[in-house]
Amino acid sequence: MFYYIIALFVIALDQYTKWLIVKNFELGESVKVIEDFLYITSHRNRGAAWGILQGQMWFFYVITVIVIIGIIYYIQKEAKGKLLLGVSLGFMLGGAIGNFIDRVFRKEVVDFINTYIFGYDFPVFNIADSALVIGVGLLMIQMLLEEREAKKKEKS
Ligand SMILES: CCC[C@@H]1OC(=O)[C@@H](C)C[C@H](C)CCCCC(=O)CCC[C@@H](CC)/C=C/C=C(\COC)CC[C@@H](O)[C@@H](O)C[C@H](O)CNC1=O
Repeated sequence: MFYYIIALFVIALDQYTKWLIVKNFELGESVKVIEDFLYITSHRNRGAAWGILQGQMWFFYVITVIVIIGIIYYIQKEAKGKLLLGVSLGFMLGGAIGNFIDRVFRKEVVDFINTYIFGYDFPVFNIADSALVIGVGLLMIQMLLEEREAKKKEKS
């Protein structure tokens, strides 16, 4: 149950920040936060990461529903007592639903976090994307830890 609260928090923060951007920024308007590193730029994306598959909304609906069902199944079956796994799934669930809401109601995703990483203008993203990437990262750490545990057991 706790993991769904993480997802709800991610969704609330994601939708609130997107609402603020839509309300206060013209499309394309950019505000400097940290010179040459971080800007808030109002951006829309009809595709997925790096703008791939522009406009393929049905594909995104199908993929996202599969991702959401898979995560809920995993939370119910596997996350019992595994805090790191549950937290990673909660983040991913919140991120997937956050972008799904945009795709259903806006037919595009609102992005606003514009960073220049080592001078490379990284694609503008949002809280939902961040939650997804953090969730994927935590999941990988969880898998590595489990694998190491298994190896230790084999040795002992
Ligand atoms: C983060 C997944 C993207 C997110 O997937 C989702 O919604 C999921 C739930 C549904 C997708 C249809 C299915 C996954 C597609 C996989 C994918 O795309 C490869 C991902 C690689 C990833 C390594 C993990 C890099 C990261 C990139 C970015 C995020 O950096 C923080 C740049 C984001 C900007 O291009 C921004 O315009 C994107 C826009 O907000 C729409 N977002 C999505 O489609």
